[in-house]
Amino acid sequence: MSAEVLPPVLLVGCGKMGGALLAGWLERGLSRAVVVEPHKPSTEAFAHRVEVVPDVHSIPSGFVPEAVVLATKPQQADDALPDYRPFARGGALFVSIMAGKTISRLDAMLEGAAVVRAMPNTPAAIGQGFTVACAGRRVSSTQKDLAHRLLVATGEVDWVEAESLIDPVTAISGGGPAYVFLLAELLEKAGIEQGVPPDLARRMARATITGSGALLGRSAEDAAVLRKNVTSPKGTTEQALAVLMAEPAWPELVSRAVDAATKRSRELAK
Ligand SMILES: NC(=O)C1=CN([C@@H]2O[C@H](COP(=O)(O)OP(=O)(O)OC[C@H]3O[C@@H](n4cnc5c(N)ncnc54)[C@H](OP(=O)(O)O)[C@@H]3O)[C@@H](O)[C@H]2O)C=CC1
Ligand SMILES: O=C(O)[C@@H]1CCC=N1
Repeated sequence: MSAEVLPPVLLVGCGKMGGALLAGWLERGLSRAVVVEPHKPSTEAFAHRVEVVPDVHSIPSGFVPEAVVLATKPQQADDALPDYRPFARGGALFVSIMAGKTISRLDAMLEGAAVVRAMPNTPAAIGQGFTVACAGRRVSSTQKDLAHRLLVATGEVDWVEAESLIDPVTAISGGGPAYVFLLAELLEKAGIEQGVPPDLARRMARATITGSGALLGRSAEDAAVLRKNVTSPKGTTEQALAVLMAEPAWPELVSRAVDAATKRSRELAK
């Protein structure tokens, strides 16, 4: 645990991503957290470590969070957010991780609030997240520092000035873990199709992804060089990559996939 204990936080929505952030914060050391989450099973992993309430009206009256983290689904925001206006009036910083929801929209829903829009990813749960954040015009430098401390407790953080960049960020680092996990699923399935025993296929696929990720993380080489290091001339990988890199395979499909997710992030703003 770090020497720095994080300040009181109100987490609104403790599903997959809110839960991942909370796990990261608890690992780091959190002074007090109140979690608003109507779906009780989502918070069972945190029982006895944080105070969980089912709705905004059940938040303990003396609780004064320095930051309110909005982690409901974007489609739930319109109904949920007006109830949080008193916290905005009280000067709390709002950190939204909701895909698509713009700072101006959140500011309007909260009738004036200091809003940081951030896009984390689920490796935050083990302190290996990657977050890109953008601060709204009402955010003071002290509040930006607070947002940074909360987000950096779960991994790396980058700040951007242009909020429009959060849409492609959502498509790449926000959703990226899903693409990697899909690859793990597909490698496991392909192994089984080739007659590899299921347990071995599963371990092989997982270890290949985690080992490659760790190598990429530690290496100064470009990903392309690490790929070429695996690809022996006239060997086996060359055959597989010829399939994966043929048009319209990975090079086109990954760009199309990221484009589709970026467009959806922009649509969610509405
Ligand atoms: N999953 C990810 O990898 C990432 C998600 N995000 C963003 O994080 C947000 C949450 O996503 P995710 O965790 O996947 O979604 P989940 O559905 O897993 O989590 C949202 C949680 O909020 C609860 N909830 C619904 N209404 C309220 C309310 N009024 N007050 C408090 N809690 C409420 C939901 O309960 P119920 O299920 O009963 O509705 C649910 O448990 C989204 O906006 C998403 O865009 C950002 C980055 C990555
Ligand atoms: O799928 C989603 O909309 C969210 C945002 C990024 C990852 N999950």
